[in-house]
Amino acid sequence: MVKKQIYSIVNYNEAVQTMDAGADHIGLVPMQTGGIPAHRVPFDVVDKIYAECKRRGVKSIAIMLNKDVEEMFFIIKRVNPDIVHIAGMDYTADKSFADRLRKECPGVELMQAVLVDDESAIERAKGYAEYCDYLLTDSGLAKDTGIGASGQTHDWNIDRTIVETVNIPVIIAGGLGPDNVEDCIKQIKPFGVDSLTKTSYKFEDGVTEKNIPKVREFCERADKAAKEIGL
Ligand SMILES: O=C(O)c1ccccc1NCC(=O)[C@H](O)[C@H](O)COP(=O)(O)O
Repeated sequence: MVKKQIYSIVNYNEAVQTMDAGADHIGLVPMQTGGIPAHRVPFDVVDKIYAECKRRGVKSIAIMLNKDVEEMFFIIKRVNPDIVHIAGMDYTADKSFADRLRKECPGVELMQAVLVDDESAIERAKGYAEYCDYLLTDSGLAKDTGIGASGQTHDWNIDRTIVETVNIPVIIAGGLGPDNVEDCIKQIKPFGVDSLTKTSYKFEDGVTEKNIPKVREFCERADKAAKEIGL
């Protein structure tokens, strides 16, 4: 069994179709500033999407791409996700953030993105694993956003070592789509796989929309690979 995590959902209908297509985790941007403007989701829409996730037992994820901890806590308390995902350029969750999250937002789990640029990612991952609930290994460091949404893969040997070293679930991200998700799962044997760019349409005005047939193919291929290796 492998979890399929799909970003970046921007409206309710897309969320429903993405879950129908097989997603186990739904990720979105609840911030009203920063990040990729076209990915921001208003709070009332986040509420509707997360209620649907809860009804179906799908995990709801809120990504934080900023560095203002007070703003993050305001948003986390407002939208109450299952998992908060820290991927900002200038902020990494530390032990005090994790302790505060457990105290002020009981039940919300913590996922820290790990930039896989070179082998130093392994030591960083080991450090984060001491207080996080999940790691998300990812590529790129986009200007004004943070780790991720690059559409680029990285050296999966590093991810494999991270998966074999830490004792918390690891989700692999970075350039994954229907074309390479099977290889990724067979090489790394992760807890989960994530996709944004290769399962989305991107229009000239910057607006994005999930490509539902691609989401379905991604999920089906991921399940097939996991089954073949007995994951
Ligand atoms: O969803 C966003 O708008 C976003 C913006 C900046 C960084 C990450 C973002 N999304 C979350 C993710 O972690 C992506 O799903 C992940 O980076 C994979 O992206 P891709 O390589 O495009 O599949």
